[in-house]
Amino acid sequence: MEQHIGLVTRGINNIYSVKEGDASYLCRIKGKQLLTVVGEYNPIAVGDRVSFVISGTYEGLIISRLERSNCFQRWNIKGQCNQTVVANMDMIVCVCSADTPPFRPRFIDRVIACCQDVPVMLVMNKSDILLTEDEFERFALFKKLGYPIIGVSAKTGENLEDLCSLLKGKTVAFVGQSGVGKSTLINRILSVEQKTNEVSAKYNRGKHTTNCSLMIEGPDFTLVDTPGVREILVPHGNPHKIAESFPEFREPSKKCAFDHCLHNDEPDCQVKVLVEKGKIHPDRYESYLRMLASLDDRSPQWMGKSQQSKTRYKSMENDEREEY
Ligand SMILES: Nc1nc2c(ncn2[C@@H]2O[C@H](COP(=O)(O)OP(=O)(O)OP(=O)(O)O)[C@@H](O)[C@H]2O)c(=O)[nH]1
Ligand SMILES: [Zn+2]
Repeated sequence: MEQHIGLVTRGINNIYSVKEGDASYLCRIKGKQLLTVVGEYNPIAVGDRVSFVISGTYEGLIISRLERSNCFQRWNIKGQCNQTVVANMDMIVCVCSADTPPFRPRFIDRVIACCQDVPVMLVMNKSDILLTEDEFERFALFKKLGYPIIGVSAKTGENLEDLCSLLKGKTVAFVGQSGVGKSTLINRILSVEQKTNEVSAKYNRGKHTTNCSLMIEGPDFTLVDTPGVREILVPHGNPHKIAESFPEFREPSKKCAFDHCLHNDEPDCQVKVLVEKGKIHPDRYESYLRMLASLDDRSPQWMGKSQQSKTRYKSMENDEREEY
């Protein structure tokens, strides 16, 4: 059978929309091969390129996933494994807001740590609502650390043209806490109100809540709206990757006494020295330590299933959803 190559634009309950040229196919995964990708919640994510065969009118079977250039991955508590939210993006846009939901800089730190080989930009939506002075200082710190930041308002339209020029020519995923305004922003900058409403009516359980990632192509850029979450946990993996997502640790860590210092309990740690001197923001350091600790909290592999689920629900504080 002839194999086609397509782009995954939506995935829900193991049914994927795969686009090839102007045609879109609803695809399932062929057999069990891909379903057993070890240690992953979902073998395929929005943004993946896949090979597939056509099995019916605009229907197909996915044979394999092509190699990814990058991805955005988080820890899925329910599944106790890593979940890929999107793959092969030019940039991840972390959307946040000053209020409703409140500004949570540690959430942004975690989003950055979830990005695997993909650059991040921070968008403060609802700029019609003001941050407190302390919040502003913590947000502005991201700029000093090298992340592009921009304040916009989907409501008043402030700075939306500037945002669009930063997105030009790119395929970008919007991630962030539930309610920060990702969908409102996307609707406004792509003028796709109708399209997303259609999707909402069909797939949403709650009101105005995105619960599956969806890729929307615009004339100047392509955006992926992702489900908002209340919590985000860093993926399981090498803890040094977390340290690498803190650019202010890079230089001092070269002078730590231990080659593989995790800047936690180790003696003669230069990162800790800079925290004590006030040169590294104490809240960023605290945020880092919590991410490290969250890796330790996870159920060890040897734990029995029933024991695992008890631990899982005890520590479950986020609104996990089944979709990707
Ligand atoms: N004041 C103000 N409110 C906004 C702005 N943008 C969006 N909102 C409001 O914020 C609420 C949440 O917006 P959504 O676009 O649904 O948020 P979301 O991030 O997509 O939420 P999830 O789908 O749960 O992830 C809505 O009531 C919007 O009207 C803004 O710039 N200013
Ligand atoms: Zn150290």
